Amino acid sequence: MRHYYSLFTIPPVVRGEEDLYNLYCGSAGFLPPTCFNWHCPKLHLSPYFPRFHLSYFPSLPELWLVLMGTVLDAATKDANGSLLTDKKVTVVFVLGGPGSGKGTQCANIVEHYGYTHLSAGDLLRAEIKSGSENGTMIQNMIKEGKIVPSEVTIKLLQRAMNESGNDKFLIDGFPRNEENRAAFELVTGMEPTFVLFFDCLEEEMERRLLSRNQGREDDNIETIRKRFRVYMESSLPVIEYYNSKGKVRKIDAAKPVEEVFEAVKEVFAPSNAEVMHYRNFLCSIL
Ligand SMILES: Nc1ncnc2c1ncn2[C@@H]1O[C@H](COP(=O)(O)OP(=O)(O)O)[C@@H](O)[C@H]1O
Ligand SMILES: Nc1ccn([C@H]2C[C@H](O)[C@@H](COP(=O)(O)OP(=O)(O)O)O2)c(=O)n1
Repeated sequence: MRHYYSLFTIPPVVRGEEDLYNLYCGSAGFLPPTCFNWHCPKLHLSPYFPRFHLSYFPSLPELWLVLMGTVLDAATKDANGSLLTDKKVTVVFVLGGPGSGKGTQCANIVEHYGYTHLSAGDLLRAEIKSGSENGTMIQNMIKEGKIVPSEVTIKLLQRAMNESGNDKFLIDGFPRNEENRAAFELVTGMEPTFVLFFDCLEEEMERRLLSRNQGREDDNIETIRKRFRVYMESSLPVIEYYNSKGKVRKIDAAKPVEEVFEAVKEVFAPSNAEVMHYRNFLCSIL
């Protein structure tokens, strides 16, 4: 007797007791994708990296089952159909040190390329302002330059993505550590199309942060130094991880804003010369 099992990831957003979850599975390889739906009322599982094992498929002995989507939160299926899992979603992670210009360039990208900009830091600051139960914890962590637990940030990102109605996202300042990265992929089942990396020297970033003047509690020299340390120790390894997968598009962010944006444009809409280069390359190998 053969035993098959699949691993399912359940998103941490469990909205109320009456939720129904549709588990979308499919067959892989030689068989066309097939959809099997299980409706599982009231799953009471840990919101942190929950896993749900389906361990035996007696009626499907020849299928190697893989997860095609993740579990869908039926409560988010709103009238205007903004459910992300129904669409092909493009995610670009925007990474770089504090003050490297991520937010500044994201504003330009939004204007030119129709992305929705989601800044993890902005979402966390809005959560503090909203008076949520996590507010004090988030505020203390930001003041110390520390990284807020992934489940908090991911929940905010997921909510913002669902509410946006868009299917193209610039996720700015996330993932900031390995835990952020792994948790996002596990929970959402999404991987970035590419990672935009703003590379800038610490002295320049420090100068910019000290004159940012947005009234941010963490833009003081003591917290800035802590943020730089966290960036070096925790965020750079994430960039290295994506670099090893060929996904990093590195931009020299020490230049003036306009020049940096010229380089960004080359990533989002490669110039004709570059397109021709790739076309010629493809022709030569075909
Ligand atoms: N290329 C640049 N040259 C000089 N100043 C910049 C540049 N890009 C951004 N800034 C300024 O530096 C500060 C930090 O930029 P910001 O976009 O908020 O960085 P991040 O989102 O990476 O923390 C802001 O005051 C911004 O106006
Ligand atoms: N993924 C994230 C992003 C930001 N944070 C917290 C910790 C960061 O120091 C602050 C500020 O982040 P933000 O991206 O707004 O700003 P900087 O890039 O540091 O200038 O938010 C987090 O805990 N987890």
